[in-house]
Amino acid sequence: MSVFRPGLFKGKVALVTGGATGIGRAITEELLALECRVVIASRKEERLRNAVQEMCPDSSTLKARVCNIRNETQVKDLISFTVSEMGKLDFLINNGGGQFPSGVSEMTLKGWNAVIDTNLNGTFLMCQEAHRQWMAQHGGVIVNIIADMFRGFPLMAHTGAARAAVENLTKSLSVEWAEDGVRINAVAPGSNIYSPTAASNYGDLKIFEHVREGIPMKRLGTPQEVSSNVCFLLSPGAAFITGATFKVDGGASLYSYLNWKIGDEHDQTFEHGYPIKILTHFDLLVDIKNRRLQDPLTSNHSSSSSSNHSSSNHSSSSSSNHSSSNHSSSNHSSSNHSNHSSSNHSNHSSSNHSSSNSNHT
Ligand SMILES: CCCCCCCCC/C=C/C(=O)SCCNC(=O)CCNC(=O)[C@H](O)C(C)(C)COP(=O)(O)OP(=O)(O)OC[C@H]1O[C@@H](n2cnc3c(N)ncnc32)[C@H](O)[C@@H]1OP(=O)(O)O
Ligand SMILES: NC(=O)C1=CN([C@@H]2O[C@H](COP(=O)(O)OP(=O)(O)OC[C@H]3O[C@@H](n4cnc5c(N)ncnc54)[C@H](OP(=O)(O)O)[C@@H]3O)[C@@H](O)[C@H]2O)C=CC1
Repeated sequence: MSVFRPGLFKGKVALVTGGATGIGRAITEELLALECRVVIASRKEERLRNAVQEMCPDSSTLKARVCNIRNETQVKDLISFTVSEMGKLDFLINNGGGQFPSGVSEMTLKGWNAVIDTNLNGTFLMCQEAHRQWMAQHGGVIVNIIADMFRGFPLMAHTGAARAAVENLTKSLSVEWAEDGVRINAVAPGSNIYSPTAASNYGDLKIFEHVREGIPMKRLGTPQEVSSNVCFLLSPGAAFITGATFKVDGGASLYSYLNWKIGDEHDQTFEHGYPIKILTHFDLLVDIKNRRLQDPLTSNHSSSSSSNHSSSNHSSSSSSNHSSSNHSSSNHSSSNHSNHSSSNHSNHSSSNHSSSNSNHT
């Protein structure tokens, strides 16, 4: 399904990172509907294989390749695979990426590096290699998916820094590669584009229920609403647009609170004069002492997106007198960090996201 005319991208070849899930999948489906041939790439082979079967089992139209965009060798392989198997590379959509919620104080350097490496270095490698192997000679269009980090991104500072850098990289490349016939733009989804896979990355935190209030349109966005913007930028309708960033956020970047609340005294729990818990504007509880985020909407208050990599931090903070802090920390299996396995993804879809699901329409 697409609002664009049938056959718009006939004869074109696109490469979509993260094309098996969420926003990347919606982009892939719309490109296929417009008769583009597509290569999707990401880390998880089974995810890719299933997506191909579901979207288009015809391997001359849709192919998949395992690639971690953080790995230079795999990126080189992905671009050469696309050019040799599909014969060309007209469109590159750098959509694959992500992060975990954490305050900077609680973040390890390894975690910071993982997010910078994925979102900034991965995008750099993909752009560079697409240009070297194809677009320098033949032109092309690149779209970088970033995020709503325009006023900073508290609790997601690593991704905020990386996406701001990608926006700036987009501007630089729009000038450096203009004479090669390359256009490059960025699309910034609001923190409000619901898909089951996006939601499952946050474990028990019902992120997509919390953000709704900050959206002027009072509903969540859909991956398809990001995709149509991407297809516009790939199309001749955007022939004179390069180096630009388009927000797809229902106006949230103009209206919503940042998710960090500088609390009044009653919002915080202090120990020896130092805040150990802070309520965010989403009413998520940042438990600084125990390096965890808690969600009062979750009946089992054991959700701990930012801390589960460190089991030593999992003791409950019995010293706290905050009403929401009276939790046990027994069940950490549903954490974001452990969510990297696909089994956990399905756990979350079934247990926690039924209400998110109903909310997004
Ligand atoms: C609330 C406000 C909302 C604010 C509002 C937010 C609204 C949400 C809007 C949606 C935005 C989206 O992007 S939705 C789409 C999100 N999708 C994704 O995030 C999918 C891709 N993400 C990932 O794969 C991971 O998050 C990412 C960290 C980038 C890569 O993981 P990897 O396991 O490959 O990384 P590695 O190199 O092994 O390093 C892992 C290290 O990262 C750190 N780390 C990883 N997960 C961690 C975690 N949950 N908590 C702490 N630290 C963690 C640890 O230091 C790990 O080291 P060890 O301890 O030694 O293991
Ligand atoms: N949903 C939202 O509200 C927002 C999303 N975004 C961004 O939009 C993009 C798509 O997210 P969305 O569809 O919502 O969520 P998903 O979690 O469904 O998509 C993330 C995709 O990125 C792939 N990916 C992650 N890391 C890598 C890597 N190192 N190499 C290759 N592929 C990778 C994943 O596949 P695999 O696990 O197989 O590698 C997955 O397909 C992401 O960059 C996300 O951060 C930005 C702002 C808001």
